[in-house]
Amino acid sequence: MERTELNTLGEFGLIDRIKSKFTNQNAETIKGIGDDAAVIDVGDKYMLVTTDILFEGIHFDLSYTPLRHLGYKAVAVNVSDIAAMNGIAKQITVTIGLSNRISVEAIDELYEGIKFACESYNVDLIGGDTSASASGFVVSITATGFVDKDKIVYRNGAKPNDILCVTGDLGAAYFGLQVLEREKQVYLANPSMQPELTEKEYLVGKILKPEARTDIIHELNELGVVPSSMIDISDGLASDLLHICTQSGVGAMVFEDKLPIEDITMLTATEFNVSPITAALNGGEDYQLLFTVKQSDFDKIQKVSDVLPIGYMTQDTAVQLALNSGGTAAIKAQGWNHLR
Ligand SMILES: Nc1ncnc2c1ncn2[C@@H]1O[C@H](COP(=O)(O)OP(=O)(O)O)[C@@H](O)[C@H]1O
Ligand SMILES: Cc1ncc(C[n+]2csc(CCOP(=O)(O)OP(=O)(O)O)c2C)c(N)n1
Ligand SMILES: [Mg+2]
Repeated sequence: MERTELNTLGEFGLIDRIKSKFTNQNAETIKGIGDDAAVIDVGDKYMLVTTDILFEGIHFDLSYTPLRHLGYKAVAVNVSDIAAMNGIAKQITVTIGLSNRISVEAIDELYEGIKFACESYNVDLIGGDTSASASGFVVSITATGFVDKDKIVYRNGAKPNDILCVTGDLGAAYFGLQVLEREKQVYLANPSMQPELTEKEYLVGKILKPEARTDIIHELNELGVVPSSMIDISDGLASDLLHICTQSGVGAMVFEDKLPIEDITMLTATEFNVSPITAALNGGEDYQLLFTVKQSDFDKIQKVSDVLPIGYMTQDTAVQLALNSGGTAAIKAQGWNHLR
């Protein structure tokens, strides 16, 4: 029998392959595979369902990830996927795979973080599953949420001339991870060395304690603005913008000088000898919302301080970065890819 290596398809190629083998059989299934959450018709509203799994060694390293933060983050990334559909998360289930290295106190700490997130995002923990894991610690969360039917936002609704917006700075989480990895190596080489992280607090905070931007969903709703398309940035602006563009059949022009990058991110980029633009485009785990609005909504969104216009959508399907030096460069999905 033929054998195809996973890396020839990649994560998204594999998902497309799985998707192509299924057709939905229920009229209530409005949207299945292919967006930040599935959409189910439950009467007067749409119910949203999303799931994310976090693996030790792939998504987190227990030597520098407090379990309290891991619990909070596992909830936040799911709430973020519900927000990316313009919805509000209401319930979660939590599944854990435990290795024998994990103590009861450690699980308590994980659930303290989960509880803190439940309180801050106003969601209920309604169930889950518990198992042993042969390959390290695993936490997987499924979230449900709701949205008014006329307010649902997909990845595929962007139109030429729509304005492209992001809800906060990019690239910080990437350097937070680099800093933690560097300190880990320093510690391994000399365990008496204590990590020096005070200057990098902002960056480390972004990787360990990301927030879902539910605040923006509420603000847009109050302003009566429904984005034409939306996604949350987990894999990096480039990769996630390309999802909007391919699904919407449009291109985009992003301005390099509009990319929101904090000073500390710039400084740390120099330290690590990595281009801050590359980190902003491909670093991933920013968990900001990336969305498009009609030009007629521009005045309204300018009132929201955290909504930053970074470009516009184009009829031509090229996805480009307008460079400060003049000219343009193609934006490619070089972001985080597990199966590369
Ligand atoms: N193994 C799988 N089987 C079926 N659907 C999947 C699988 N993995 C991912 N998906 C679906 O593919 C889409 C994209 O997934 P993903 O890139 O993980 O989204 P996100 O980055 O928003 O978490 C989603 O609709 C998700 O539910
Ligand atoms: C130990 C460790 N290695 C690598 C990373 C970086 N990293 C892990 S997941 C991820 C991106 C998003 O992951 P994915 O599972 O694709 O999330 P999804 O798109 O499904 O929401 C990144 C940049 C990390 N946070 N920790
Ligand atoms: Mg998403």
